Amino acid sequence: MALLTKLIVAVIGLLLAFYFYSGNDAFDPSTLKGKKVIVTGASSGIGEQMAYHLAKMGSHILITARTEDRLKKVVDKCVELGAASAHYIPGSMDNMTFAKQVVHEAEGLFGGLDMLILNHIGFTYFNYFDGNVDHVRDLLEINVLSYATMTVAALPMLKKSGGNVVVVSSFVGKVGAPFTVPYSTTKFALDGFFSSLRMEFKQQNTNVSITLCVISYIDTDSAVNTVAGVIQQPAAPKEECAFEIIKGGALRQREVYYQYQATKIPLLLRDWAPEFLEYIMLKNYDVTKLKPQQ
Ligand SMILES: NC(=O)C1=CN([C@@H]2O[C@H](COP(=O)(O)OP(=O)(O)OC[C@H]3O[C@@H](n4cnc5c(N)ncnc54)[C@H](OP(=O)(O)O)[C@@H]3O)[C@@H](O)[C@H]2O)C=CC1
Ligand SMILES: C[C@H](CCC(=O)O)[C@H]1CC[C@H]2[C@@H]3C(=O)C[C@@H]4C[C@H](O)CC[C@]4(C)[C@H]3CC[C@]12C
Repeated sequence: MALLTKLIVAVIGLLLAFYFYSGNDAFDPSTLKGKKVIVTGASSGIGEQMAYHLAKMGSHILITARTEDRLKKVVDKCVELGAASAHYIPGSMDNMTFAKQVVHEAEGLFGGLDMLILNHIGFTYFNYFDGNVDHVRDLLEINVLSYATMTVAALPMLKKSGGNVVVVSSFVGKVGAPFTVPYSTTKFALDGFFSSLRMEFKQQNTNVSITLCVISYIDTDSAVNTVAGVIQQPAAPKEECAFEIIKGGALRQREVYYQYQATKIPLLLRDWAPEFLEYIMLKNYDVTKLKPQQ
């Protein structure tokens, strides 16, 4: 009998945990109509797809990346898809003056900001760590410090609108993985910065949500070209991933896990059975397919 009671309590506990952690799925895309949104790293990949979703939802969009001709094409398509307005500003996020300039551009164009989607990443290699700490420092500038700089610059506008900061991280921002030493370092740093800031916002009743997105392997050209052959798992679709990121931000979720089974489930092992998790992950790699470092 005692065992049965324990079992029932455990099942109820699991059901409650599932209910509270599975997130609120009642997302109405029309809530983004007329909203003012910045998307960084939107000339390709997941960022480009986020711009298209937001355009279909009728948002005002400002996108940025380095490659002007690609940005122009994305903006043209956003207008076709129904964006309330679409603009771009080209530049590199290794320059913090440029990072601030993007936010000020949004202020000039829109007179405010509802959502800041931080998505860009600098180029890195996918191979054994080569010992170059300067590259780690450079990548921290692009992947982390520009995120912090833009958030600080955007906070006055986001406080006024009760808006959202959406941070695109990775599974390897929660768990270490081979061939991603500099990249993984930067994604872990995002968790430290934004998860701590989120708690300070709660203490101070700051009505700005922070959503950290923990993403698995996605079928963007850059990721597939980099890891194809080495990683023995299929890539998830970038269109769906982009939608889930926007949805999580709009619903003010603290974290988004996409794909759920490739991120949240393995993460349950991280603190309780780390060596087992490492064993499963390492079985996923074919090191004979590693490309020489560029
Ligand atoms: N694809 C995947 O498997 C996964 C991706 N993610 C995350 O998703 C996000 C998007 O990744 P994904 O779409 O694959 O990447 P892409 O390589 O397709 O896009 C990266 C974007 O960043 C821009 N960018 C590159 N360097 C700079 C720079 N110095 N300054 C400003 N912008 C720059 C690129 O444009 P340009 O070159 O024109 O500047 C591009 O728009 C990233 O945060 C990544 O960490 C997380 C987990 C898995
Ligand atoms: C293989 C990893 C998942 C491990 C597992 O066992 O599930 C992938 C999870 C996230 C991927 C990386 C990522 O975050 C994006 C990077 C983008 C770069 O431009 C190139 C590739 C990535 C390093 C990519 C590689 C596969 C993952 C590590």
